[in-house]
Amino acid sequence: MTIDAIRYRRLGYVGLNVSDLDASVNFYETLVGLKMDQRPQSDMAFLRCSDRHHDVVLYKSDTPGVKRVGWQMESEAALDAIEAHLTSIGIACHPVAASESSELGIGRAFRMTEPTTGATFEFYHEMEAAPDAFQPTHTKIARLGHIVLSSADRSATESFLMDEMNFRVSDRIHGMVTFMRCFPNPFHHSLGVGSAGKPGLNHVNFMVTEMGDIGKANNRMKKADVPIVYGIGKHPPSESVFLYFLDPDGMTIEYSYGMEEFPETDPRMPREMPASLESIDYWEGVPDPRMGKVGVLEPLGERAES
Ligand SMILES: CC(C)C(=O)/C=C/C(C(=O)O)=C(/O)C(=O)O
Ligand SMILES: [Fe+2]
Repeated sequence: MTIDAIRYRRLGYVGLNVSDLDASVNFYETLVGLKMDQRPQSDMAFLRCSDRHHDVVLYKSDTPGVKRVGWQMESEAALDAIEAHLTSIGIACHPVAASESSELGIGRAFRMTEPTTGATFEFYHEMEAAPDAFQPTHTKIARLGHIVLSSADRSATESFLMDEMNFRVSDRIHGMVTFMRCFPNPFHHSLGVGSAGKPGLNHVNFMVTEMGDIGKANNRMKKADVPIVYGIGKHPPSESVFLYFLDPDGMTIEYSYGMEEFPETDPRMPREMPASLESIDYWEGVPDPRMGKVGVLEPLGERAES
């Protein structure tokens, strides 16, 4: 079997571990603009910026970071294809128990450990619809955009994602970061892989609909004493206008406006951009050292439920 049958719909959702669930729910609702429909247990909350069941799940934990990254596959056949391929190369695929997949509003799903970072990835095809349409508040969030993970061996992570998961490289900033799309999703990146001394979270991104969403957020975050750690700026790789700020645990969140989209066939070649500030921000801003520093990747336990 070739990996061509491994096809994605989108970055499905991000599960984040947070130390103070009430504070984080408040932050993600009132300052980021997500909607919480359900808090089915005292230690978890579902939030969304779409008409789907959730885009973010917050879990109470002593260790802030990424519990898991959910990938929505294009079809059941694509879900079968990635499970079969990963199994064939010796990666353990743990089915998600029916009780948990039902709570998550997804059908059949499995989890695995991405071997080069230790990140937990989940794969599913369907997610239930939310009870009603997402109504944006102060910010017209278009979608959960991407997650950037830090890797201690970026080229190994890139190779695993390309060769075993059928991701494609859109661009690289030399020695720093690789931007990858979950093929054939058109967006420049759904996943970024940054070089770092150890694996971790760099940031979670939400794409917004208007430039004004970025400008308004800049003032809203300042007024609420939320640390802004980069921006407003404009990224050369994807051409997006950005603002990065910290959540209550110090995890980095990005809003961005605009992003290059790739066709499924005959896409342009990836670029290798120089390792310099000009590759990061057309407007020559310098990131705050706190950017991308907080967020542990939770290992998958013996059972898929963990
Ligand atoms: C700050 C990093 C190194 C950078 O250049 C980011 C670029 C982009 C982009 O082009 O959109 C990101 O969103 C990202 O790294 O996540
Ligand atoms: Fe980003």
